[in-house]
Amino acid sequence: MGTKDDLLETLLNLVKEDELSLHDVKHMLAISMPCILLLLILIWYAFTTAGTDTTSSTWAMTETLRHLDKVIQAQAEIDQVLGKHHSNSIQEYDISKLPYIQAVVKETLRLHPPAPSLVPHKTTMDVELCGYRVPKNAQVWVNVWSMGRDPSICRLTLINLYQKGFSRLTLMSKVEILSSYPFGTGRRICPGMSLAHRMVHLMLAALLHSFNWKLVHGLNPKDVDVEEKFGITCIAKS
Ligand code: HEM
Repeated sequence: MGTKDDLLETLLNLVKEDELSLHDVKHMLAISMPCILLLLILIWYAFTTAGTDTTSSTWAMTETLRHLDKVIQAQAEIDQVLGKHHSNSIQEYDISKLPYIQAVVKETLRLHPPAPSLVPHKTTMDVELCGYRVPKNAQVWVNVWSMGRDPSICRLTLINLYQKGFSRLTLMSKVEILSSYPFGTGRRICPGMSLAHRMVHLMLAALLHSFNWKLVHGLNPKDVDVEEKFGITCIAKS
């Protein structure tokens, strides 16, 4: 074994020791390099996308601060689970006991999906969608931002189901489906969804539990700026 234990040196030493041929080494590198590259791209993507969790928690705080009674309600729920002591920190298993915080996160992702048009997809065949013909190879953007604000998609769907006598369980599962739209759907759905969910809940609950929140300089809650700057990701304008 050489002084440096890097991959190439180790392989060349194995060649010297007749454990491997140069042909074997070339073959192994040809296979492993694209895999390593793919892994690095995935890690880079995961880290840059993970930043959207911060965005979601920021939006959640901004939206709750516009309704201070909601901050009090959310804090009361957390106090009930963790106790009033600020040194008790929130754990993953506490999330299921915090339905109000879960609702705040769902509303935040509905109003401010971090990827407002998801990522572009391409059709693999001609399809008919709501009376429109979408040709094969067309680039498709899904506007989840407007889907989240369109009552005919969200609220009305639930009201219709409720009026038709659908069970509470069906309604709840519909809410779950609607609230997962910001993560895409189908086989390219965000693989970081459950991690992101946990991170946003934990961050939001920790912020609410650890600090008392109020608006400075007598700012009216209605004047809190929620204007968004659109792009591939959706961030606050100011
Ligand atoms: C609130 C946080 C997040 C949101 C809203 C979000 C949203 C999305 C969306 C919309 C897509 C594209 C889905 C599609 O093709 O239709 C996506 C893809 C992806 N996300 Fe996330 N994401 C979040 C957090 C994360 C985290 C924390 C990770 C990793 C740790 C992650 C990893 C990925 C990866 C690897 C893909 C590509 C999947 C593929 O193309 O097959 N995401 N995400």
